[in-house]
Amino acid sequence: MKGVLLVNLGSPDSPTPKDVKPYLDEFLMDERVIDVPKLLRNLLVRGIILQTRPKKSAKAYAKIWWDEGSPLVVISERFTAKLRQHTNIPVALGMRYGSMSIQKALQELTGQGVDEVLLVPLYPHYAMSSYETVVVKAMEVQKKHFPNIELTTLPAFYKSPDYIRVLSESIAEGLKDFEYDHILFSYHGIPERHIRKSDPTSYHCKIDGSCCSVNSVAHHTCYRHQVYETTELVKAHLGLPEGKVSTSFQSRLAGDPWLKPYTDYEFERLAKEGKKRLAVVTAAFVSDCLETLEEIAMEGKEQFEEAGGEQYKHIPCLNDSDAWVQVMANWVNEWQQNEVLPV
Ligand SMILES: C=CC1=C(C)c2cc3[nH]c(cc4nc(cc5[nH]c(cc1n2)c(C)c5CCC(=O)O)C(CCC(=O)O)=C4C)c(C)c3C=C
Ligand SMILES: [Fe+2]
Ligand SMILES: [Fe+2]
Repeated sequence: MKGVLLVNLGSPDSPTPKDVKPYLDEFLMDERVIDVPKLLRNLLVRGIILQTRPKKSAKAYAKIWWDEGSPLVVISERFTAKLRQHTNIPVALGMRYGSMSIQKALQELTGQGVDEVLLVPLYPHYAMSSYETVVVKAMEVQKKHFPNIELTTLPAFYKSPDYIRVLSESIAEGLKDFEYDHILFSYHGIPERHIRKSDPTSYHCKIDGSCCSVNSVAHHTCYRHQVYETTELVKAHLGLPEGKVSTSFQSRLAGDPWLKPYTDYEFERLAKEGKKRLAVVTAAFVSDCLETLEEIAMEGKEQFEEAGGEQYKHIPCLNDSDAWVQVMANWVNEWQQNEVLPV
């Protein structure tokens, strides 16, 4: 019997340093997130980052936490519940990090007789630190604990016409009462090194501004190409004016160079250029989370206004909107009935 495994990133159990620390430990000790040799990773994460970051992150989480829990988890649960109503096969939700593990979710599915699983990493774009780590972890868990199930993975859906349509419609809805001077598409950043590491040709991705628009097999795994493509497709779908739309990258950690331009610098630049009314789209995420609700909706607003901006609007992610659930349900039903992955 077929079933669906949705996987998102995961959150700590509560917004306290006690719960944030083990969550960050699991997250940052992932070799696809901090990709340095294990000994160095141990030193960097446990010896340096985890000494101060849990307290700082817990404070940020406390600002956005809901009565029911972490927004990312609650929204993912609502999405899962709605998807169940639109499909006639079992659907389970797991998280890459934290207590809602992939193993528990697969247990839930196999307990209902499932032996053919569609794995859906809840990320539109491919990055080794998001999509790839979910796939690798799910395969490890499958091999070790569920050797009799078959896993099929939904590809990154960053340019799927269905996805672009619902994303565009939700952006149009968000812009309805907002006269903007500029729309910034702010995506989660990654270290530039990860782009080169994920390039199967080993020479295509030069991060020089042009490689991402020259057709290449490297684009299957190039996060930078994929996010720019999402921006361009939404721009075309909505007929957004040239010159009023740009792309940037948020949430970097100190250390190596990350993808540029950096979102916080862009807030300042745009305000100084006289863009008074700014809308921000966070399309690297399908559900709102710490990085959208705190970093963009709260901190970003302050940064933009401090630099001279006047009106600021964060456009919510797709979350559990009916239109987005329907798109996912169509993909699932296509796979269930016709063995076709429409993405
Ligand atoms: C879009 C997908 C994501 C990519 C790619 C990604 C890369 C990446 N992230 C970190 C470090 C942190 N990210 C944190 C939070 C966080 N990251 C994503 C998504 C991607 N990360 C989400 C959805 C969230 C929010 C989770 C939530 O509970 O709401 C955090 C934790 C918070 C903090 O302390 O800032 C860290 C740390 C790295 C290093 C990285 C690529 C190398
Ligand atoms: Fe992140
Ligand atoms: Fe590229």
